[in-house]
Amino acid sequence: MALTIRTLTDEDYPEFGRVVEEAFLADPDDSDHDLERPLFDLGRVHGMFDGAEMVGSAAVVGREMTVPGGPVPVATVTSVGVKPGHRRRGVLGGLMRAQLHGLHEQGREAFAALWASEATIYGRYGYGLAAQFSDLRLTRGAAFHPGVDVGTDRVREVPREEAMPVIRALYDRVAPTRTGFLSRTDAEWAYHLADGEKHRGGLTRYRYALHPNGYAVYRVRHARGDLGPAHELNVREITAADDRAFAALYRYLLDVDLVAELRYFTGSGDPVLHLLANPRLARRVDRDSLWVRLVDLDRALVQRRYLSDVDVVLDVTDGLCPWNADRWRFTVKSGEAAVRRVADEPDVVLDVAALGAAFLGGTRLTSLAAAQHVRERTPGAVRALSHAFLGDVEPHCPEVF
Ligand SMILES: CC(=O)SCCNC(=O)CCNC(=O)[C@H](O)C(C)(C)COP(=O)(O)OP(=O)(O)OC[C@H]1O[C@@H](n2cnc3c(N)ncnc32)[C@H](O)[C@@H]1OP(=O)(O)O
Repeated sequence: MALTIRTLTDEDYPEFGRVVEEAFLADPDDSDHDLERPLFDLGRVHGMFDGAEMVGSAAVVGREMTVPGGPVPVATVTSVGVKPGHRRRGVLGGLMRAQLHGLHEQGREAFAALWASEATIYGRYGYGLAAQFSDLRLTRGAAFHPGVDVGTDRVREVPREEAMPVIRALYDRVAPTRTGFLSRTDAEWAYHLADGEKHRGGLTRYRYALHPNGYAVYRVRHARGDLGPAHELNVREITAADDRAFAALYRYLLDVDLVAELRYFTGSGDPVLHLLANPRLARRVDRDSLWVRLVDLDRALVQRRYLSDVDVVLDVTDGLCPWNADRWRFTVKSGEAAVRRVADEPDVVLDVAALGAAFLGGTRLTSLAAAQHVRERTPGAVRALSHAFLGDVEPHCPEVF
């Protein structure tokens, strides 16, 4: 039976759910229907069908992501899955092609971003590794360096109903200034901070710690050691509008009684390392977080700001989106980029995935050149380009979508 592909309708939702469950080896469970259903516009979800049976899916959810310079529309890609028994015969390849071509035709979001379940999947579709997260563990009581000012404002814990309006207002204030942060609708907040028993994984309910200029949300995993309680304080999110609030919130969390260790899936560039008197007390394991794909490179590259002036010709390859595969003159003046097709000799040869990797300002093009993803034709061109792309902060997306 030939495979066919189409975007879904509301009636397809239950089957879409089943495809995703089967793909992720989860048992059937629609208890989160009310949390998950509002996240999707089915017209932006592709399904692959074998006859009448849906065997694969890939969804786009339109949001805003902060890039160097501010928030811009992004196609967040999620719920990608192919049923076991239908794999390795091109279903995902077909879905990725249809999704990217659809995004190009719609002309809304100029780039796409995703978290990959396995890091080997998306490079072939032009996604580049743009950000990393740290699985960070900090010892309770870890001291700060002597110059740290935590201010005099108290951190207090309040019930969820009281906390939510405050943390939403703080998040909305901070997110546009933090590369990698996403806009959040009511439905996205509800999903992100879902706190039913099945979401807790054996930990406590969320606790909400508020500071006038920031907040922290955490759970506790109970444990006992030789000396008594040795709980793990599991941070969901620390968001601070200024440096004192950031230090005060970390100080608060590091000093919670009965806790042995703080654990936080945070950005790989989390500045907490530099707050510590002994940075070795921060034990970290880094892994890929955001993968970024430029849908229309000329529209995407002008949406962010750059660190330094540059004028180079890029020879870009793109196996999936032929409209990107061309020579482009990329010019930055005073932070703003201009991009146009040219026939000139290239200074730098690279795949669209390398531009996606560098897009948020966290992955250096010089590193990609050292790893042979980028080739230099004009001496010095990669260094100049790499510098222009650098961001002020390491990109970090505080939620897996
Ligand atoms: C954003 C997100 O939602 S991430 C979640 C992704 N989904 C999952 O991990 C759920 C479990 N896995 C699956 O559902 C499937 O294995 C998928 C979606 C990853 C791949 O689907 P398939 O239809 O088997 O992929 P398809 O046949 O199109 O393979 C395309 C290529 O990718 C390769 N590939 C696919 N999956 C993987 C993988 N997990 N690891 C390594 N290579 C892979 C294939 O070998 C193939 O390579 P080739 O073109 O050189 O032959």
